[in-house]
Amino acid sequence: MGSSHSHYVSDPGEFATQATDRTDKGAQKKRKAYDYVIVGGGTAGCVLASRLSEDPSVTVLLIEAGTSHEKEIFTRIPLAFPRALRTHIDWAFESIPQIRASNRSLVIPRGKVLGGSSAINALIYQRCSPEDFEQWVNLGAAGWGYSDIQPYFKKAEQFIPNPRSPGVKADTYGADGPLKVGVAPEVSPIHQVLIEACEELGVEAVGDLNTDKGPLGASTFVSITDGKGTRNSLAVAYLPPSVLERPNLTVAINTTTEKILFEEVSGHEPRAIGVQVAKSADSPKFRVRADKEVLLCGGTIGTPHVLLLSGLGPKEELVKFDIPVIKDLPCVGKNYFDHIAAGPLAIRAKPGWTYDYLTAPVSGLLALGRWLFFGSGPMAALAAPGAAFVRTDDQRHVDLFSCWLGERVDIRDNTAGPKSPDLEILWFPLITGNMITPPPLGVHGITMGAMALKPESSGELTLKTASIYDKPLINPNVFESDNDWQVVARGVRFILRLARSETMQGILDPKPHSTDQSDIFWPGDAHPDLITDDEIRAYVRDHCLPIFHPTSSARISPTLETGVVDAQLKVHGVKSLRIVDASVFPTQVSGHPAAVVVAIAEKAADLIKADLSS
Ligand SMILES: Cc1cc2nc3c(=O)[nH]c(=O)nc-3n(C[C@H](O)[C@H](O)[C@H](O)COP(=O)(O)OP(=O)(O)OC[C@H]3O[C@@H](n4cnc5c(N)ncnc54)[C@H](O)[C@@H]3O)c2cc1C
Repeated sequence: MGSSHSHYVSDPGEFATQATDRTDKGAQKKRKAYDYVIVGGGTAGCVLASRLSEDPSVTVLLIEAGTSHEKEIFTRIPLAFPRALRTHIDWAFESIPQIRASNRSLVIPRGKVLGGSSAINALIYQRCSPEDFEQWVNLGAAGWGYSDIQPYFKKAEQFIPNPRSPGVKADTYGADGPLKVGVAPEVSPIHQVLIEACEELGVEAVGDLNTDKGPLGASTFVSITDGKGTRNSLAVAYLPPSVLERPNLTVAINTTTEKILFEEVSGHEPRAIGVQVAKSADSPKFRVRADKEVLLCGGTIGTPHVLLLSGLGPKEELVKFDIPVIKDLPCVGKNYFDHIAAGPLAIRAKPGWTYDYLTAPVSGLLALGRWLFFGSGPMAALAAPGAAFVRTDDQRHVDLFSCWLGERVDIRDNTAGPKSPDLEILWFPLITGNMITPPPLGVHGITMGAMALKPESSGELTLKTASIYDKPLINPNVFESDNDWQVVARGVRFILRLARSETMQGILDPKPHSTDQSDIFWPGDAHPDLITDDEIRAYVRDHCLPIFHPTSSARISPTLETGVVDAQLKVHGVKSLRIVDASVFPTQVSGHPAAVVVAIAEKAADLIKADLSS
């Protein structure tokens, strides 16, 4: 599996020049140099490094703060992804206390490893809704419509068929790309029954969520697994030994980019000319030149953090931290959107239907052995094998969502169009707890999530200090808009009805009605027609969590008053600097975003290559 560590460099002296006090042209010229310097070896960064180094006449340096993925076992086992959270390969960010979430700080994991968040995520591969991209164009992102981006999904993909999922058709997908995608070889037995329960409630079962028709309906997820039960992170897919061996590509790990360096000539726009890196806060600083472009791929949190510390951001904030202003860019760190979920809803199940038995050490070890030797068994399954995507204004589902014990409130439609959902009902075939703290032993159940896909609430990222080594302040501003709460509350009632559907009888085992809010099966044990809005609200306040999909903190928009990059992903008012990652989404998408990040990076590589040849 993979290549040896010798493919990576981790001593900055090998690819950069130790910093001196001199900043003149002579000093700059003496620096080690590459044509393209890519900051962040995550989902997008791996794609760019691989595609740009296809041209042997250019040199590429990829700089990743985290380690290599190769020895990180939890980046490989699909079901075990939560084990990677809160380890050395997770930045483990937290929000500032959220007033509408009982003043809790909410966890925000992000991959700190080659492959980035694609190495620690839940492996769901979703192209989201074609209408999402039309909405992007309407917001001013010319050239990012569905017909522009769809070929790049296909370019990235290498479809792995699974005969047990005939609804997922090979011709929907690309065949020759680096990224292996397909339905995971193992799917938990309760998953198919949940789809049938959705059908009983009137939600159509669909063969595949990734077709041009859009994602409405209930289905099995396509995943980023390789057909042998292993995660195909973007580092595995795009940086195999054959790519790492290219003489024009250098991949640096365990190295933090502290800031971007600029050349300022009066009367001209500042030009990015390289970056400053270090191993840690106390170790020597090194500088490396970028002769063509600096490409920032630090993700929705890392990217605005580096921009602000480099002097690109709202002037008043930079001045507060004594950071010299290179360009006043008011939208850096703003428009931070994440999907928000009600909180994990545990529904009691009869033993034998779920994966909870794996928490017993012997069963867990046996399953691990099966995965190691055969690539099969529960460890090869996705933790979240499927979901239902619905619209809360769908008149066919009105009775499912509500009981109107309280005042009836209509939901504003923020979807990208009539074929796009605003609510996802997601299921896990075991008790997950909050994914960070393990659940109690000996309980059997499934965990369900109700996620608002097009939240109105947006937040911001600001500096805590002027050092890259201090985490920024992240305020997702959850439930600032009550509309978002209305969406997840409907999702909670939907879940309670699903748990009591005829199809689930004999499998799930909720009580007829309970008000015991101290039980881990609250509110799963509550009856959908008896639980009050106030009770749901209290539960959501205490348990809601953003679902690890932040976007848009450096978004594409035609002007610097409304966004950070133009439609070519070039930073407004600055030369030789592009951003390529989830931070450029003009707005949130109505599904899981990793596939979209990959397609953006594929298209960005073509934009950069086209600029070079013009
Ligand atoms: C736990 C979890 C579960 C998820 N589940 C799913 C899912 O199932 N499906 C899905 O579609 N999406 C999922 N997501 C979201 C998805 O993985 C991300 O949206 C996507 O991977 C983001 O890609 P990116 O390139 O923007 O950022 P990342 O992949 O996070 O890459 C950013 C990289 O930049 C590096 N970096 C940052 N700052 C610096 C610096 N100063 N110097 C050097 N390097 C730096 C980071 O270490 C990282 O490697 C999940 C995310 C998480 C965390």
